[in-house]
Amino acid sequence: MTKVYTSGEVEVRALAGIDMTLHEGEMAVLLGPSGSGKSTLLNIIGGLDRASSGTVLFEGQDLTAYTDRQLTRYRRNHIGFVFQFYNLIPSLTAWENVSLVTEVARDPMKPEEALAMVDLGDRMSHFPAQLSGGEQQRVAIARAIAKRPDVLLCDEPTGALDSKTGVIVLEALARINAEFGTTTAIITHNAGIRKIAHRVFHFLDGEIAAMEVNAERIAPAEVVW
Ligand SMILES: Nc1ncnc2c1ncn2[C@@H]1O[C@H](COP(=O)(O)OP(=O)(O)OP(=O)(O)O)[C@@H](O)[C@H]1O
Repeated sequence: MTKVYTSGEVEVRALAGIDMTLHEGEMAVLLGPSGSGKSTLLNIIGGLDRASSGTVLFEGQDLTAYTDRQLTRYRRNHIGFVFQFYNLIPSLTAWENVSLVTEVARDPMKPEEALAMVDLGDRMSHFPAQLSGGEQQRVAIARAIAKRPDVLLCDEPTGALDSKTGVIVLEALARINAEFGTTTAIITHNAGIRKIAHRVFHFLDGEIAAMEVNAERIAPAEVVW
C-alpha cells in the first residue's frame, strides 16, 4: 500500500510501499524517526485517511473500496483512537466524555465500566481540568474502548507524559489488550516501550525497514524510559 500527498507541484511519498499484517489480539509497537510514515499508516488503518494505491483489508473487506459512509461506519463500529493530546471536552465530566461515545455505539460498555478498566472509577464526576495529564489520557482510553473496538490505534499515547504517568497509561493499554483481546497498535518515539509488544515494526522513509518479534515481553513497569 502506498500513500502520496500532493499539494500543488509538491508530492510527498508518506508511505512508499508497505506490506504488513496486524494479527488479531496482538500488541504491536510502531517505531521510527519523525516523518517516516507511522501516523499516516495508523490513520489509513483507522479509516481516517485513504491509501493512494494498494489494498487495506479488515476481516477480508478492502477499505480502499469503501464509500465515505462505509468508512465512517467501519470507524464507528471497529476502531478506537487514542492520540497524544487527549481531546477531551473540557465542559464535560470524565463520565460524560465517555458517554458521548457509548450513546452512539452498537454494543457499548457502560461509561463507569470503561472508566473502571483504567482505574478511574472514583473520578467519574471530575472535569478534565481537575485531572492530571495521565488521568486525562486514561479517560481518553476509556472513551476509545467503551464501544468495544476490535482495534485500538494509539498515536504517541505517552508522548506528553512523564515516565511514571506513562507507565500507568501503558498498563491500562496492556490490560485492555490482555483482557479483551483488543488488537492494539502503539506509535512511540520511546524505544524502551517496544519490549511490551508482541511485535515491533521499524519505519524508515515510508517503509518498514525491520520487524522484530519479542520472544519475551516485559511489563510496562519495567520499561526503561
Ligand atoms: N496531510 C498531509 N499533507 C502533506 N504531507 C503530509 C500530510 N500528512 C503527513 N505528511 C507527510 O508525510 C510524511 C509522513 O508523515 P507521518 O506523520 O506519517 O510521519 P510519522 O512517522 O508519524 O512522524 P512523527 O513521528 O513526527 O509523528 C511526512 O513527510 C509528512 O510531512
